[in-house]
Amino acid sequence: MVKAKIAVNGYGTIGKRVADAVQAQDDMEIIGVSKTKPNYEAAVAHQKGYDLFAPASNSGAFEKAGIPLAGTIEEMVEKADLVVDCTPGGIGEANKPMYEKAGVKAIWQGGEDHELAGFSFNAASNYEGALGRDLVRVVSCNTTGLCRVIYPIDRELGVKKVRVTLARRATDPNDIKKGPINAIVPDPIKLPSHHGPDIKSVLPHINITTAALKIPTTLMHLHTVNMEVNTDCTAEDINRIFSSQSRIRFMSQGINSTAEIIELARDMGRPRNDMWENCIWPESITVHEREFYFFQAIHQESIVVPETVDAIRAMMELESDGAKSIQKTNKAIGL
Ligand SMILES: NC(=O)C1=CN([C@@H]2O[C@H](COP(=O)(O)OP(=O)(O)OC[C@H]3O[C@@H](n4cnc5c(N)ncnc54)[C@H](OP(=O)(O)O)[C@@H]3O)[C@@H](O)[C@H]2O)C=CC1
Ligand SMILES: O=C(OP(=O)(O)O)[C@H](O)COP(=O)(O)O
Repeated sequence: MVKAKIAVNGYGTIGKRVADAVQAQDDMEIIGVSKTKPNYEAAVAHQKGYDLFAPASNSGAFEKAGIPLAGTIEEMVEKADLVVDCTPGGIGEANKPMYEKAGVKAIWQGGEDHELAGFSFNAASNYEGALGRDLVRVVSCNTTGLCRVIYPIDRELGVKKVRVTLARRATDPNDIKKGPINAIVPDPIKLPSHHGPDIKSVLPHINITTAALKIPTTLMHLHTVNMEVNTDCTAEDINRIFSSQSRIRFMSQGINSTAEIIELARDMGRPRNDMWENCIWPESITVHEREFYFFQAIHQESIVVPETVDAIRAMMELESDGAKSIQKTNKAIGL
């Protein structure tokens, strides 16, 4: 089988995970990854066997650091069928003309606006809509986690209203530049947070608003989700619907915090402690009339990674059935 040629522009928190997940599939392969700085991440990418590309103006720095380059970012893009842009939020927009000039398909992550790609993706919610598309945005980690729970509930019970409060991890574990250290920060103060409108970019008919707070932790986000539905239901019904979703995992056996979830991922031998699934506490599912609540934790560094693989498969038309793609992606990465 000829594999789809995938480039990762921006080998950071998301990019390095996307590269490994793509490489684990049998219908796509990584032809290159990019960095701007010749630091430890660039050295490890080279050690792993990835061809490394950088802006032409930075090639001297890589040479000085003894990290070999395979070429410039433009040259990497020319070799690819599809580029996954994992540059920091707001940077990826400037790369669109480069992708258009090279005639390659492109995926952006949730730090970019919906309008840049014109299609926002979540595998369970709208896989088929991405079939054959040239430009797609995979929605952000929190938005992905919310789509994964709202879509199946809407399909089975009809969602009337969703209200969510998100406690957002302040920054990623490797990031030493950002805070907060001793504060809780409304993020943003002006409501709603971007997540509600972003859900509507995937599921336009859902009545949803969201509020988010940044808290001094790096491990995971935590959501308090409140949904009103159109159909009578019990906690067992909600439990059954969530159980049918392969990217939802129930937390039990003494797991009462995000710290223990990450320890579970370590104990399971997951790469980089990644927890690709929404982590829901079934005990928290509480129904009153047609309204219910629950808690879920979201591992921000990894949740969008299987979704990105599915987006590639849809855009390259390697699989027309979303459920089959989800199954294939999960199996290859060990989910
Ligand atoms: N981190 C998270 O929790 C999540 C992030 N996202 C989204 O994913 C995207 C990427 O975020 P994240 O992985 O955290 O970002 P990181 O800062 O961890 O990584 C960004 C990468 O892009 C590279 N880079 C920076 N500038 C350029 C450039 N001009 N051209 C090419 N490469 C560049 C950096 O390389 P170098 O260091 O060499 O400069 C780095 O490897 C954003 O849209 C973000 O919103 C989505 C879900 C979760
Ligand atoms: O996609 C994310 O969060 P989001 O879903 O709240 O936008 C990631 O955790 C990145 O968030 P950041 O913009 O705080 O680095």
